[in-house]
Amino acid sequence: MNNKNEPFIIHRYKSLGYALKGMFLLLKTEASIQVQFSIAILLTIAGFYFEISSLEWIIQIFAIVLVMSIEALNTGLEKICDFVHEDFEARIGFIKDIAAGAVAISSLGALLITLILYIPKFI
Ligand SMILES: Nc1ncnc2c1ncn2[C@@H]1O[C@H](COP(=O)(O)OP(=O)(O)OP(=O)(O)O)[C@@H](O)[C@H]1O
Repeated sequence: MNNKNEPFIIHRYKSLGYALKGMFLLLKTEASIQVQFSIAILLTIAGFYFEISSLEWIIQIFAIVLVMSIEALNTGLEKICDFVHEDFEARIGFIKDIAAGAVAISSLGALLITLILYIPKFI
């Protein structure tokens, strides 16, 4: 638990620790993040193999980070939904569906970016 009276730098240091722990928890417990992380590794290998440019690296990294960040927020929202209302409730279903929709939008964008980046390498 953060103590609001502790020095700023200690407070920031602890917050960074919690955030790193969150990243580790996502990778350890969430199947969707594990799949996305595996795809990120494959894309990184592809990036080195095809010697993509600095701009292409930036775009690829941005796409990966966007999808995984939104997936992490979606996971957090799902956990809150399950915590506040475990039973079937249409409004919880709606919240979960639109949060999943955000993941779908970013994933579709990332797929298009991947196709635009790599299709020209094969033709
Ligand atoms: N409590 C609920 N009430 C109504 N509908 C729900 C509820 N929980 C889940 N749903 C419906 O089921 C869908 C899947 O929910 P769930 O929490 O299993 O998400 P998921 O993405 O499949 O989970 P995970 O990421 O753990 O695989 C939701 O998008 C929603 O349509």
